[in-house]
Parts: sequence; structure tokens; C-alpha cells
Amino acid sequence: MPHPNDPKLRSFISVDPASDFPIQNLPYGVFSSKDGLAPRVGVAIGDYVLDLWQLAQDCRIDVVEPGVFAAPTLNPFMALGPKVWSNTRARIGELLRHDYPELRDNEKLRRRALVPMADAKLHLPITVAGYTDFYSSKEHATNVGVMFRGKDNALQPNWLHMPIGYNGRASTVVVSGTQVRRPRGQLKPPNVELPSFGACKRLDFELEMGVVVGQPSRMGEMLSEKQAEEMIFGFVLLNDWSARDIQQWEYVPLGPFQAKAFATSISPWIVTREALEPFRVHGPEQNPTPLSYLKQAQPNNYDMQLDVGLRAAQMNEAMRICRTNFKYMYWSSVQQLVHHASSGCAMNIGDLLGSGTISGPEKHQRGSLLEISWNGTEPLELPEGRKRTFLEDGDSLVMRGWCQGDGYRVGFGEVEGSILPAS
Ligand SMILES: O=C(O)/C=C/C(=O)CC(=O)CC(=O)O
Ligand SMILES: [Ca+2]
Ligand SMILES: [Mg+2]
Repeated sequence: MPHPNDPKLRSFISVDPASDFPIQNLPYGVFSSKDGLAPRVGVAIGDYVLDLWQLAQDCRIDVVEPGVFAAPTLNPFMALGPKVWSNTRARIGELLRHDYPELRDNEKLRRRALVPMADAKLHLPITVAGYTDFYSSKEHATNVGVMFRGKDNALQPNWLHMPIGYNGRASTVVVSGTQVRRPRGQLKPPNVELPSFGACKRLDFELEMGVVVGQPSRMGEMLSEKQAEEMIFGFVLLNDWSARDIQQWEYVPLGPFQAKAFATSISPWIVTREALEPFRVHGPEQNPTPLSYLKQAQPNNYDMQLDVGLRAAQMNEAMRICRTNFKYMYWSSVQQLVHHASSGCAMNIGDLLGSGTISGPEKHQRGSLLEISWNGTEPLELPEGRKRTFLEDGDSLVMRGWCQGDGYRVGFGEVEGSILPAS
């Protein structure tokens, strides 16, 4: 049997080379369709969603209990562990191959199991157990540090020794397409003496990737690089919406709180770690050498292109405002997970780890408006004379990500959200 990542594989379903969802990808999600059935587990292939519950009911995927695919969340499937994840993906890849007749030639089953993407509603794919957000792009941390604390205190002394993070809110993680209401909070601009409570005036996005943790670790247990890697089920695109004015006033000394608690958006498709395997690369050199528990024996970064578009209410299409790459991250997702468990903190199935804002060395690689507009001092020019320092009501933000293979791409689709006025 060919390897499920083989670039030569083709499906009997025709897939455009520019599609994010060729047979080499097979990302998992939760969907419902016009048939009135409850939300269940599916896999994206070209312009279709493959209904895994229908396939399993028909005994076509015997590696798992059909019940796990009837669930409105991937948590029960993730609980089965990496061997089952891998065997299931291999079996789905086999069923979709152009030279494998079992599904290809069974018209009745095909009609039940292949739902046009256009008819599918995509749901939040996991029950988010906990949400942690890191701060692992050196370029982003330096830019924010310069703006918030000045050039001499930009990177704090701990930053080069460990992945810095904070515990965020799982309760407000939403799926792409969910509208985001402008938050209210305490504001105290530097030139004003006392704080007031009101609508955020400096609403921002943050371009991030999210790691979906698919296996638990025990309280008190440390993780090796290998153990941490094997706990990672896959990745999603993540937008850590941020209220910069609330953040600037509240963050000392415990870090972001309400500024980042009102909404975090993720893409509906989880691209598996296994599908990203061919795109592994080394991250930037780490100097000083990390303490031994954080050392990496293998490359744990990914060559993944990322772009962000902004569409104001009056614009027909989004304008690209950032183009960067996940490979620039200083601390890898594996190091973040190892560090997260290093005190004995238990990890749960369904934990979501934000990578931290992904910026890069160049100006066009800045992953937030805070950096793009340099704290509001260099407005971004949109078509027809419009300008932006931060997000306005009605603005829509779209993030995309993909790894480019030879003649195909392994992509994430998009995470989109638009801004509603404060209530
Ligand atoms: O105070 C600071 O230095 C800034 C902290 C953040 O903005 C937290 C955050 O979300 C980090 C990130 O996404 O990289
Ligand atoms: Ca963030
Ligand atoms: Mg958030």
C-alpha cells in the first residue's frame, strides 16, 4: 500500500492543484448538512466532505467504533491515540484512491458519504478543554516589547530561555465564520488620569497556529520531545482577537486578561500532524542553548505559508495585509508542550495551544495590526483612500495557511471573522 503522504497519490474525486484538500491532506472536521442529521465527523477532500459516520456504519472503516464519528466533536476519536489516527487516515486515503474501486464504484454509498462542501455547515471541531497562548515569535515579541516598554526592555531576560505563555479562556473559542462583538473594558489612555469603562477602540487580530492536543498527560509527569510530539493530533489556523487598549492598561503584572478573553477563532479543519510531516524544517538557531529538557533532536518547525486579508464592509474582496511563514517561530510547538507539562501540569485531550503571533523578519510579515500600524502611528492604506490603524465595525479578517508540495498543497482553508459593534 502506498504511503498516505505519497505526492503521486490521486483520488477518483478530481481535486484542483490549488485546492487545500488533496488526498495527501485529509483534515478532520465536524459538519452537518441539509439532510437534517446531527453534526458528525468528516474529512475534507477537494470540494467535498467525506462523511466518516456513513462509511463506518457501512463497515468501511473497521479500525474504529462507528460511534466516535457520530459525535459532534473529535475528542472521542482523538482519545483512541496516534496508532488509530494513523490507521484511520491510511484507510480513508485508500478508499479515496483513483485506482481503488471499493468506494469509487459504489454509487449508492458515494451518494450517502460525499457531501458537497457548499452544502455543509462546519462546526467547532473539538470540545476545547483548555486554551493556552504562547508568545514565541522573536520578531513579534521584540516589536511589541519596543512599543509597550521601549527599545531597551523589549525582550525580557527570560524570553530566550523558555516559551513564555499565559492561560487563556477555552469558553470563548469559536469556529470560523462566527461574528465577533467588539469588547468593552477598562480603558486608560496614557494622557488621561483615570480609567473609564467603554468600547475598545484598538481592536486587533493576531495571526497564529493552534496545536490540538489529542492525548493526555498525567499530573506530575514531565514529557520528552518524542512523547510531546506524539500527543499532537494536528493544527488549526487561529486568530487571537486582542483589545490593545484594554491590554495596555491591564497587563502589568500578570499579563493579558480581558484583552484576549472575549473571542478566539479557529479554522474548522484540523490538519493532522502526519499530513504535515513532509514539510518539517529546522527553526531559527536557538542561542543561548535551551536547558536540556527543552533540547530538540529533530526539526520541529514547518514550512507553512500564511496570509492575512482584510475586507472593510464596502470592499468587494479582501486586501492582503500580511504574508509570512510558520517556520520563523523561535520556540516550536513541541517545545511549548514540553514546557507546559514541565511543572507537572496535566494536559487534557482537547487542549488548544496558540503558537503566539507569527511575525517574520520583514515588514510585510507582521502578524498583527499593532505591528503593521506601529501602534497606530503608521496607518495601513486600503483601496479608495480608506485607512486602518485598528479594526472597525464591519471589517472582516481572513487568514489562510498551506504547505506547498510538488503539484499539490496541504492547506487549512480559512479562519474568518467580522466585527460587530459593541453592545
Ligand atoms: O505584554 C506583552 O509583551 C504582550 C503580550 C501579548 O500580546 C500576549 C500574546 O497574545 C502573545 C502572542 O500572541 O504572541
Ligand atoms: Ca496571542
Ligand atoms: Mg484570544
